[in-house]
Amino acid sequence: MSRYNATEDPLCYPGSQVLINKADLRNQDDLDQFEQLMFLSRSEEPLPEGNLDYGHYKKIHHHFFQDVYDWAGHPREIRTGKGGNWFCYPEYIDPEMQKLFAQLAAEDHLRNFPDPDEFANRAAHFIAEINAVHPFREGNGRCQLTLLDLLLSVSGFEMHEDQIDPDIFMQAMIASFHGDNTPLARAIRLMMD
Ligand SMILES: Nc1ncnc2c1ncn2[C@@H]1O[C@H](COP(=O)(O)OP(=O)(O)OP(=O)(O)O)[C@@H](O)[C@H]1O
Repeated sequence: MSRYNATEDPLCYPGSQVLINKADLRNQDDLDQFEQLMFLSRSEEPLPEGNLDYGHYKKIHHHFFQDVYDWAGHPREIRTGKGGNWFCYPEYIDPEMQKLFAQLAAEDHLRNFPDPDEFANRAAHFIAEINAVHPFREGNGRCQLTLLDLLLSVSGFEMHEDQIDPDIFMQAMIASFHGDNTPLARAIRLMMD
């Protein structure tokens, strides 16, 4: 939930960077707490069914954030970035996500990579690319980890999120944005042990 750089944003309360939300919370800390609480409570429920395609990914986002934002499950419409790294222009989000999920399907959702090291390398590629597109205004990290968990489980691996330090993971994500997927692959591999 680190803050976004965003161009002027109609999704925020006027004059603030707080996203308009269903609880009408105008304070960022209150919203962060509410959002995480709702996310955790929806995480207790089964995930929406789907074919691990882009539609499924949007349904997962909707599932987690439906209690907080009207736009849950919908791609963002403004340009956003984090730490000076600007994500995909909104007009290219849908085609880029369709392309990535088509590639993922062509690789049988990584079932083609029974070797854990190879799986981790390939998963890092997809997670890095999805992060660079960053389809949602908020909630991307949590959806990325959920997708990773689903990909691991269809290939018969387990995800041990506690094996990874959040700061190391964040640094790995940032490195991946700059084209180096090695730390991310290493982090994913660690989660598989
Ligand atoms: N400077 C950066 N460059 C590239 N990616 C970044 C940067 N900072 C954070 N990220 C990635 O963006 C994602 C977080 O996006 P977002 O804030 O939309 O998700 P979230 O689920 O709301 O937050 P979090 O993942 O922190 O719980 C994470 O995968 C994170 O690693």
